[in-house]
Amino acid sequence: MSAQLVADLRVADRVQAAFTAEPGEVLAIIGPNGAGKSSLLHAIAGLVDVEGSAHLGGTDLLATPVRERRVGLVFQGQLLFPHLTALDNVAFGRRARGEDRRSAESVGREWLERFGIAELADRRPRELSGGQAQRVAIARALATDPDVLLLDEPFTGLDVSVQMALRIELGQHLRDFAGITLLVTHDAIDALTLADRVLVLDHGQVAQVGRPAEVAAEPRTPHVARLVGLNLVPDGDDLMAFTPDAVTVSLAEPEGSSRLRWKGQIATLAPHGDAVRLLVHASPDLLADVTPAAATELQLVPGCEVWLSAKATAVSRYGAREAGR
Ligand SMILES: Nc1ncnc2c1ncn2[C@@H]1O[C@H](COP(=O)(O)OP(=O)(O)OP(=O)(O)O)[C@@H](O)[C@H]1O
Repeated sequence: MSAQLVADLRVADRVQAAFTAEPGEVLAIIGPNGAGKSSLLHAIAGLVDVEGSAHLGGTDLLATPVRERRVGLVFQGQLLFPHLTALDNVAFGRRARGEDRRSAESVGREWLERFGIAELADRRPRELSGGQAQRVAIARALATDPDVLLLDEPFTGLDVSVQMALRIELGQHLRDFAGITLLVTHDAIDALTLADRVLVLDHGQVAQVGRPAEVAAEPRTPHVARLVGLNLVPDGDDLMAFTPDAVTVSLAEPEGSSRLRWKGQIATLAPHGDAVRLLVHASPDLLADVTPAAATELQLVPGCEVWLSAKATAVSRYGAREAGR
């Protein structure tokens, strides 16, 4: 059975979020650290006390005993059962539901094959690489044929190249998955490539919901703006958006009358294509791209006080109170 999820959840004073998700849909949940993303998934899985409501079609999810919820979990740093082989791990959920061994193992083998790791069936988790273990963990969740698949930072801790390969594979599996996927991620690439819609959580509340391209084009929170590489500055009822390469960095206060200038302290410097990208703690935090030559000449290092300015012509404005809130 696949059905729409209609949820209005309250987790202590950490989360108060109402949202819906459609069968077959991947809903990415993004937001800063501590926004309540994991708490939201834990609430659906029944791992924390929750008030409110969550219905999957005609089923009252919160009234369903946790063991009977058709929910698949892949959590950050989640361990496989160490004493079970990869195959037994993947077959575990079906066995726990009372399915006979042969049938559960046959489904388990199919899932290992789909993830290209059939030859690892007899290995124990300690004999698997991080990427292989994560494939087993995702296969284990999908093998139970869940109505809702909960993925919390499924690529965290893996090498970048492994992340990339796994992201592509997961995308293929999610396309065929008839249930709902809720994907918590810190990575804009995940949200942009895997999700049908993005839900932005901020201080436990839903700040924005939309298709990835809409959210990227008109982010409503500075966190999301930075995630997609934009600067976002509130200006009355408007939001001003501009790209990091439209920002000029100087050590002295820029001359002229432009209001578009901010003083701040460099938090980080990182290579970004041909440029060096600075994250500057200002009000609000801003991104600026400079050439490596300029970074050297200005002796830019973390902690350095700088002035940032942007040309008015490089700034686009949109209303903060439009739909999408
Ligand atoms: N079991 C708990 N009891 C009390 N407070 C908690 C519990 N779990 C998390 N918190 C707090 O609730 C807030 C939300 O945490 P949560 O882990 O849901 O956020 P998150 O958005 O997933 O963060 P991150 O991206 O850092 O994983 C945080 O301030 C956290 O410290």
